[in-house]
Amino acid sequence: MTPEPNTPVLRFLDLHKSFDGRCLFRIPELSIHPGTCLLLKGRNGAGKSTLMKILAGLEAPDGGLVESGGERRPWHAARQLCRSQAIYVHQQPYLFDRSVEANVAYGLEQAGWPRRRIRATVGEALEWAGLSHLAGRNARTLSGGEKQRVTLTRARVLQPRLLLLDEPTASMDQAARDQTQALVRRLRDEGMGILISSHELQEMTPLADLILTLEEGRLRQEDDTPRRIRAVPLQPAMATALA
Ligand SMILES: Nc1ncnc2c1ncn2[C@@H]1O[C@H](COP(=O)(O)OP(=O)(O)OP(=O)(O)O)[C@@H](O)[C@H]1O
Repeated sequence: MTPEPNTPVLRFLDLHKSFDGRCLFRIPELSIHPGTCLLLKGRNGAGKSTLMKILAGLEAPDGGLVESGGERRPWHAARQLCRSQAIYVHQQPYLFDRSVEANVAYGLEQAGWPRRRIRATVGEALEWAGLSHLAGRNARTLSGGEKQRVTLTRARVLQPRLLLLDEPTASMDQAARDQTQALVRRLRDEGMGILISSHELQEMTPLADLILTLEEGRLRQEDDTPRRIRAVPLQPAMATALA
């Protein structure tokens, strides 16, 4: 079923996290909608990675609510839901010491898919990403840009509704950044909700429906947000991510 574009995939309310008694952030509301891309800025240590891991259900906040499908639950009760809907992609994604094909197939194998279906899905996905010629190569021998494309392809076959990308173009040359950006754009256009933390603002801004800054524990919307006019108009809830 195609998701209703005006309904957020997940909506987080009063999400807060402290370390050692210091408040890292408190976020009144953050909604991520299908087919939209949010760009998350913030200085080193502002809490971007921690926030993304919480959104993906990988790390626990001190408190917060998650709304999905009209139902609102405490984060802890919604953790599995977050995990099933979102994939967090680390700055330096871990790739197995196996072929590209095996890396992309891994999640599907874990999910118990039949072998023939896995082969067909992985083949289609590698073609989608322009990686078919590297299918048999050991993934660890690839360039940084190629590795990131394998990681995005590995995420795509699992069909998450949210993709959380932590510095996806760090330490890449221009060509690799362009290729990564092109794949992210296609994922967004296929309907995925995407949150990217990035210092490469020049590169990623054209993709962004909304630019957010995490600063001193607060999430605010940048004045220079591009506000690209899309088929799916921005909803007030999105723009209020951020008191
Ligand atoms: N498990 C932990 N225990 C204590 N402090 C932590 C823990 N995890 C993260 N922190 C601290 O929380 C702060 C935010 O870290 P985080 O990695 O989320 O920031 P970031 O914005 O992603 O930074 P960068 O841009 O450098 O990746 C840092 O000061 C970090 O040291």
